[in-house]
Amino acid sequence: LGTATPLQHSKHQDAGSFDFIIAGGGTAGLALAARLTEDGTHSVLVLEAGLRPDTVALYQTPGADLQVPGSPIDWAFSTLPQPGLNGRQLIYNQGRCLGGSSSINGLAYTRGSSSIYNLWASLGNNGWSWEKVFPYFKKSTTFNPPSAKNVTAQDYDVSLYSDGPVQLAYPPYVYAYPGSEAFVESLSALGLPKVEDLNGGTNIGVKHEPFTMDNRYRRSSSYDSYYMQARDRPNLKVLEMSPVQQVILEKAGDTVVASGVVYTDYASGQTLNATAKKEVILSTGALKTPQLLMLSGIGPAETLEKVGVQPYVINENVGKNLQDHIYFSVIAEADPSISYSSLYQDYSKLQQATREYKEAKGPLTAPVGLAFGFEKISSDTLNSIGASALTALNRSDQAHVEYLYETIYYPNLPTPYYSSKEYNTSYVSFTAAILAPTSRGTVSALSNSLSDPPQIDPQYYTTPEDRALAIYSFKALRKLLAEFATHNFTIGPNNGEVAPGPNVQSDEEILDYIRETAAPVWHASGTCAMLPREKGGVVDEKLRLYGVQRLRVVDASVFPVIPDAHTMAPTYVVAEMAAGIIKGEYRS
Ligand SMILES: Cc1cc2nc3c(=O)[nH]c(=O)nc-3n(C[C@H](O)[C@H](O)[C@H](O)COP(=O)(O)OP(=O)(O)OC[C@H]3O[C@@H](n4cnc5c(N)ncnc54)[C@H](O)[C@@H]3O)c2cc1C
Repeated sequence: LGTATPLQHSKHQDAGSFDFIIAGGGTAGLALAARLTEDGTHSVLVLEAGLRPDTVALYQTPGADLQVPGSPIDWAFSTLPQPGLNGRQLIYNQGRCLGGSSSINGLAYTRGSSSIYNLWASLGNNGWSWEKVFPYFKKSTTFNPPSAKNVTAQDYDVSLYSDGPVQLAYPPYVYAYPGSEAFVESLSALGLPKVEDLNGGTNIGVKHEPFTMDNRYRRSSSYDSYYMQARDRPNLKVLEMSPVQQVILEKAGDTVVASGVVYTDYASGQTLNATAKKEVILSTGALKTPQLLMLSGIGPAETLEKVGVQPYVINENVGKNLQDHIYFSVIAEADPSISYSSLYQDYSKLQQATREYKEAKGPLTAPVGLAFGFEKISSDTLNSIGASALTALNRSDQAHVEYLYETIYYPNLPTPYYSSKEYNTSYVSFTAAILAPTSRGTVSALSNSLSDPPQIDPQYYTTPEDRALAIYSFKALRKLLAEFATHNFTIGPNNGEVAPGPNVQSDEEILDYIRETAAPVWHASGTCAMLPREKGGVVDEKLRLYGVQRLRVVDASVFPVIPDAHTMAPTYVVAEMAAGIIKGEYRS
């Protein structure tokens, strides 16, 4: 690289050199760092923009999972006004701390259908079929058996887990389980089977949710799991409050090479350079990674010109292909014995629950979402509801809708359908998420500063298929509520339904309710897709960036197609796969 042209920022003070520099100490970043440092041959620097998660002590408490978003360890982005949501802008939470979103999320652990990974492989990604990724799912997890089997649908198949860093468990909390059990029974009555385990590649059926928590019911994020096991290694350096501002690119003839990063050290107030002897790896998440690439000179020509960044590699695919799951609820008034509502209305109850939690007991051992069911809709039905594109898109062999049981009024947003809630009234929510969205959004840069948030435009419900699945699943939620009401836990007319209520009946009324109340499931992915470049790709099957040497992306950005599941486990699998690929390439 004798004739290299340094980027504009490369004159800052040098903070040292490392074999690998990982931007972002989140879910994937810390998992990858732990794997790359385990045999002692590579030195790794992790630069994380946020703080340690225990800055917000509640982050470890499963029952406080809705209190942590919005705290200082959340980026709390917002979307552009969404045409499919009657112009609403949504707050978009993302972890801003070590552990990233695994430190603030809902703890639900799901892998999805084998067919999704087989689809990834068939799209041009050799080595990513279910058969190939499954060992890495297994390697990353340990399942802690329930101490007492209080309820049904809390089984698991021991052969699907090993002794990996991420701890999985069911909560011991039985108080809310009569409602959760009734939900499981009600979904079974609607044709969804109770299954032993959803994590073996067949993602259809009903279960109590397994959560990423240890046997004391404390959150097991990538910080608590991978990082805690690796933190004393001399070859691992992890810096918090150190946002990466830019990847340093050098040009030698036609070749562009990543040689390090520019980052800000908030503690000292300095802007520093760090050098990567082997590679720079971006793990800043599906919303920040495309923005960081753009601000480094890699992205769509028009955006780079608009924000005034020197172009290094023009790739129109950066920031495209944004996919997400979105959900909405039918909400019912419920017997207080099965609801968490009173916990947040009566602070003496919350104090009592906090005391119990210190003994690993009580309601705070469980997140507010307790059980879920995954439905694969038949091709005939997909055709009849106007979602036939899903059969043509090779997405017929997967779960299309997820049903969730939440022990509160959820989502708790002011909307035209929000009726003010009376003190001492309790609620449960029946929630549906669309798992096979055909809408695609974008992420872009608004300015040439990473301090500005990315411009997020998910385009929810902008395709007929997404709207058809939404209306279908809303009607299923009402059937589910009617079945649930036979267990005598709901209060009042219409099976206890308080939102939207009986005035909403026609498809148009249902769609309007959904548009006014839907909230993201925060599964943003796909914005630097692992695909052939001509098919929309940003990275190849080894997660290497097209057009740049020594630069990879390892986070949820690379999913070519969003799995029919919550996205934390698939993100861990991307990190584990990346570690295997990278170690293989640099074996001495
Ligand atoms: C509120 C919420 C609830 C969720 N619930 C669930 C659930 O129950 N189950 C499930 O499976 N999934 C859930 N998810 C989704 C899942 O957590 C994410 O898909 C997954 O964790 C994404 O991992 P990642 O590594 O791609 O990004 P992240 O884990 O978000 O990591 C990105 C990291 O990069 C850091 N960063 C960003 N920019 C910079 C920069 N310039 N320099 C340095 N660092 C930077 C961030 O601070 C962050 O730590 C939820 C997500 C959220 C936000």
